[in-house]
Amino acid sequence: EEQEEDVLRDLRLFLRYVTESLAQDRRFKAFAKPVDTEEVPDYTLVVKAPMDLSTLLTNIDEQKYVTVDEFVCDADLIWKNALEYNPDSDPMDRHIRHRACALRDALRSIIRAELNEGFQRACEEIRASR
Ligand SMILES: O=C(C1CCC1)N1C[C@@H]2C[C@H]3C[C@@H](O)[C@@H](O)[C@]2(C1)O3
Repeated sequence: EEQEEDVLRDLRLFLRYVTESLAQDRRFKAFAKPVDTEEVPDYTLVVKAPMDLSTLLTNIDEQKYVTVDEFVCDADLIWKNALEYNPDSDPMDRHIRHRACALRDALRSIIRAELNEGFQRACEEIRASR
C-alpha cells in the first residue's frame, strides 16, 4: 500500500546516494560502465554475472531492489568480478585489485555510516510479505 511505496521510494533515494558517491570517486572510474566485451572478448567466458555502477543505477530505477542486501549482492559483483578477471601478479592486475578492494571497503563504509537499522528492517518486512 501507500506506506510501502513510501519506504521503497526512500530505499531508491538511499541506493542512488550510495551508488553516486562511489561513481564520483576517480579511483572507481574503471567500474563506472560495463566492461567492453568487444575490447575484452573472453570477459563473459570468465565472468558469469557482469556488473558496474551505471547498471546498478538502471536497476534502482527499474525498482529491482526491495532491500539494501539485494542491492549489496549486485554491488559486490563489481569488485568480485574484478578480482576474478584480474588475478595475475603483473602491476596492472595488482592495481585493479587494489581498486576493487577499495571499492569493497567504501561500499560497506558508506552503508554503515548512512543506513538506519529501523529503515532496513522496514524494507525486509516488505520483502518477507511479498
Ligand atoms: O576487469 C576489467 C575492469 C577493471 C575493473 C573492471 N577489465 C578487464 C580488462 C583487463 C584490464 C585491462 C584492459 O584490457 C581493460 O579492458 C580491462 C577492463 O582492465
